[in-house]
Amino acid sequence: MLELLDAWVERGWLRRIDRALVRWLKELEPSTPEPLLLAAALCSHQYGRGHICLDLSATLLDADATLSLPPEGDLGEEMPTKPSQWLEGTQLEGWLAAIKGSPLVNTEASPLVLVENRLYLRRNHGFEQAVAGHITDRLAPMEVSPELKPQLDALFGPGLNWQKLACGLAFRMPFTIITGGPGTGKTTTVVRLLGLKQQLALASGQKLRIGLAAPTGKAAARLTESIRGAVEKLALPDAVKAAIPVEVTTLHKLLGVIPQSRHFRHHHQNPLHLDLLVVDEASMVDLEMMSALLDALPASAQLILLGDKDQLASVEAGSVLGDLCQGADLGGYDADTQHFLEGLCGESLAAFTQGQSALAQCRAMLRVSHRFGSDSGIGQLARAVNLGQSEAALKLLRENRDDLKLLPIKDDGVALSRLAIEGYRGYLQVLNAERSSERDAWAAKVLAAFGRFQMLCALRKGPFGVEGLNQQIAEALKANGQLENDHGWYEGRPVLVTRNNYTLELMNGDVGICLRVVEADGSQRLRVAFPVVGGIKWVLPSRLSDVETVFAMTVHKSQGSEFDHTVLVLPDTLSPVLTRELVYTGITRAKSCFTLAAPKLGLLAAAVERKVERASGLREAFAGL
Ligand SMILES: Nc1ncnc2c1ncn2[C@@H]1O[C@H](COP(=O)(O)OP(=O)(O)OP(=O)(O)O)[C@@H](O)[C@H]1O
Repeated sequence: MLELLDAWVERGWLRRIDRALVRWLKELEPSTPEPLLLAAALCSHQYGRGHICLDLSATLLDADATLSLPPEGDLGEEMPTKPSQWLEGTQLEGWLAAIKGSPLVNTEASPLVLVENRLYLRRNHGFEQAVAGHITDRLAPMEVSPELKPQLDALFGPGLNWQKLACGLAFRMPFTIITGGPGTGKTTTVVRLLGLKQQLALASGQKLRIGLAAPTGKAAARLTESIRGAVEKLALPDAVKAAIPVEVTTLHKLLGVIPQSRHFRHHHQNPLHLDLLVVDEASMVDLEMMSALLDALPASAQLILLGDKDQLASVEAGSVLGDLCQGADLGGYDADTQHFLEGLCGESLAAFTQGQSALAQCRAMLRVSHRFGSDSGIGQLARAVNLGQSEAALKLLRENRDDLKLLPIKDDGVALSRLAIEGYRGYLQVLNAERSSERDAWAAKVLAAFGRFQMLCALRKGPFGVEGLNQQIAEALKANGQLENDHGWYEGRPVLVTRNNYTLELMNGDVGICLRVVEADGSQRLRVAFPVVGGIKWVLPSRLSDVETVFAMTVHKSQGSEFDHTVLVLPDTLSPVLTRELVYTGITRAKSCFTLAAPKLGLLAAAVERKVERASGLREAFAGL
C-alpha cells in the first residue's frame, strides 16, 4: 500500500501530507489492514478538497470520480493502480469491518472516527459534533409577545412577506438562518430586526450588546456600508438608531486571533460579551471557524446567520450553510411554526410544510429579489443556472440584453484583451485625472473606480486561469499605453492579499492599488493604498509578501464582493472546480452587467449541470431531530 501511495504522490494524485498520515498510522499500528490505510489516505485527501469525511459507500460506487483522480491532463502511460481498481470486488460490509476492527478507529482519542459509512479525521468529527451540538441547544422556541404582529406589520406592512416572517422567526428562535439570493433583502431585514429588538430592549431599560461579523475584510467593509445605509433609512428615534452598531468586523477579529496559532482568545471559558450576533456571508464560513464561533458565543446569546445557500462553499473544508439550509426552498414548517407564522401574515402557509425538521423551524428563505426585477437578465440567468437549466441560460446570454453579454474567445486572446482594456480604462483614467486631489481622497476614488469592473475565472493555472489572465491583461494594458509596466511593482497595479497579515492588519481578500505618491520631502514613491474603515491604509510594496495581481480573480476569492460589471472567463477544458455553484457565484457578483467569456460554450452547460456536494454528517445530525 505504501508503494502505491508513493506512486500516487509522485503522480500528483495524492498530497504528501495524506501519505504522511498513512505512514504515521502504520507506525502507530503496524498490523493495520490495507483497506483501512487506503481509506485513511482517501479521507485525508478528501479533507484537502473541502470534504469533512470520506463517504465509503459513495467511494465504492465511483472511487475515481469521488476523488477526481487522475487530475486533469494526466494522460501519461503506465498509470499506477487507481483507487477503483484497488477496490474492485470490495464490499461495503467488508471494508467497514476492516476499519471497525482497528484500534485506530473509534477508540479513545483514536486518530480516526467512523460514523455509519463516514470516516473522519478525529478533529473534523469533533468540529462537526460541536457545531451540531451548539445548534441543537438553540432550537427551543422562545416566548413571543402578542405585540409582535402589529410591530412587524408596522415595519413590513400587512400580508405575506418573507422578510417579515424571517424577522418573526428571529423573535421566536435563539438561532435563525436567513438565506436568499442577491438583493433579496437579507441586510434590510436584519437591520429592521435589530432596530425593533433594540427599541424593545431600550424601552425595558436594557441595551442589547449586538455584534456584526463577516468572514473576510472585504465582505465586512461591504456590509458596513450597506448596514449604515439601511440604519439611516429606519424610521426610529435617533437614540435607538445610535444603539445599532454599523461597523462589521471580521470573524477572526471578533474571536481574537492568537498569531501563529489555530486558537482564539474567545472560547467557552472566555466568551464574547454579546447578546446577539449577526454573521453575514455565512456560506463562506468553514466548519472549523463555525465551531470556534459557536464555542465562543455565550449560551444566552442569539445567533443569526445570513447568506446565500446556493453560493460556493467555503474555501476551507465544510459546507455549513449549504448543509444547514438543505430543503430550505420547501419551508419544512411544523404545525406550531406554521401556526405562528400564519398568525403573523394572515395567510395560509400550507404549501411550506414539506420536509419538516427541527432545523427548518429556525430558517427563512427570502424569495423576491429587490435588486433584480423579474425582467432583469442577471436575475433570470442566476435563477436558470441555479435550477440547472443550461439551455435557458445560454438562450438568455444570446439575447443580447443590456445587462448580459456573451463573448466567444479564441486562442489569440484578442477579444479578452480588448474587453480588459475597455473595462479597466475607467480606474486608470481616474488615477490620472484625480492625481492632484488630496492623497487619501485620490486613492479612495481610484479604488472605487477599480471596483466597477472585475474579471473572474475558475482556475489558477493555464491561459484561462488567474495567473495566465493577469499576465495577459497587464501586457495588454501596457501595450496600450495604460500602464507603465506589467511586472514587479508599478503604478496602477491592483493587488489582492492572499494571507491574513496581522501586523499590517490586512486580511486575506483585501484589494489595494499601487500608486505613486509624493512624500513630504518631495520625492516620489510607490505605495499601495488599501481601503479601511474610515480611510486609506498606505503600505510600502516591500512590506507586502502575500499578494498577487488582481486584474483577474478566482470566483472563490470574489465571494463577498460585488462589481458593477463582472466578467466570468471560463476555461477551455472541463475541470473539477467548474460547477453550478461556481457559475452562480460568478454571475451574482454582477450588479449591473454580466459578461460570460468562453472559449467553448458547451462547457457552460457541462458546468451548470454539475452540482457538487461536500461530504459531511451535518445534515444527518439534524435529520432525526
Ligand atoms: N421589502 C423591500 N422593498 C423594497 N426594496 C427593498 C426591500 N428589501 C430590500 N430592498 C432593497 O433591495 C436592495 C437589496 O437589499 P439588501 O441589501 O438588504 O439585500 P441583500 O439580500 O442583503 O443583498 P446582498 O447580500 O446580495 O447584497 C436594497 O437597495 C434595499 O433597499
